[in-house]
Amino acid sequence: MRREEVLMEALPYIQQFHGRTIVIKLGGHAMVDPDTLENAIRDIVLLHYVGMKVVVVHGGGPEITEKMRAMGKEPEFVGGLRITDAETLEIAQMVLVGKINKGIVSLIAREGDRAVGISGNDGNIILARKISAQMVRIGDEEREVDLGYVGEIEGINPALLTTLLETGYITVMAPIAIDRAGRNLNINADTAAGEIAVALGAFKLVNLTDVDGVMDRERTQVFRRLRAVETEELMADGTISGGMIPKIESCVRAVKGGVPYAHVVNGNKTHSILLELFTDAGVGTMITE
Ligand SMILES: Nc1ncnc2c1ncn2[C@@H]1O[C@H](COP(=O)(O)OP(=O)(O)O)[C@@H](O)[C@H]1O
Ligand SMILES: CC(=O)N[C@@H](CCC(=O)OP(=O)(O)O)C(=O)O
Repeated sequence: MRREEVLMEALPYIQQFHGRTIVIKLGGHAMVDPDTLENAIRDIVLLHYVGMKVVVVHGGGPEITEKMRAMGKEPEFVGGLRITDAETLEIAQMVLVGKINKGIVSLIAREGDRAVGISGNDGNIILARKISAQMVRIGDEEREVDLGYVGEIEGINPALLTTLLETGYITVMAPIAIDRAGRNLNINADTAAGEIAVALGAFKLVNLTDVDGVMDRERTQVFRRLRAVETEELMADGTISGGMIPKIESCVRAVKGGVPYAHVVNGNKTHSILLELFTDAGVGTMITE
């Protein structure tokens, strides 16, 4: 394709996206390599410059795990959620809020744009309650496990976010929530991104991960388009498993909550956000209601 054709293919998308809100979930595995992270940041800055209101919700699971191990703690997960004791919450906050969040803000500044880094406890944006104990099978036995300082989302107060977006800032958000007593809770970043997208009435939710999209059982082909009901079938028959489950659940939550499009895209491939959003063929999986 000629270069001018590439640009012209993007025009209707640029027109359609102008003034709309997009929530981008940057997964921990898509941030391991500094060069790929920088590429994703460039795409994000471009989206902002073509007139989108951009919220970045980031994870950082792999780095929390690394810091825990360095401090002699072995991470444990139940249903994809990290068991979070008081010390783990402190580590998670140091990594997510102190390091990753501020790092992304600086990278955006380096690309010539302006960002504000906050976490879900600022302005009570993500109101959560401590999640109840979960039943876990250990050998032949079913046991109740308390996950500690892990939150389930009760509601979103988008006022601060809306103000920042209207003022022209890209908003970068760490997945730490607050409860009614003012305690901080650790929450899954995919879940946070889905709820934020719904509360903002976003036009798109994009989940950046380390695979090309939702793949078939043999992991040979990417589904280009899926309806929410089809993803539910793929979760029920085990085609979608592990870390992909919370991503797809948050996409389904988003599209059922009024977000027209949710995407799963490979953050490790150069400019995959732009190719997914501004070309007819796309590169990842698009989920609609
Ligand atoms: N149907 C599927 N298609 C693609 N990936 C899948 C599927 N089912 C499970 N996965 C797994 O989900 C992983 C993505 O989740 P995860 O590693 O938690 O990402 P992140 O750190 O970006 O949040 C993939 O690397 C893959 O191993
Ligand atoms: C409760 C819970 O599990 N919180 C996550 C928060 C970070 C996250 O979700 O990071 P990724 O998107 O990189 O997986 C955690 O502690 O790992």
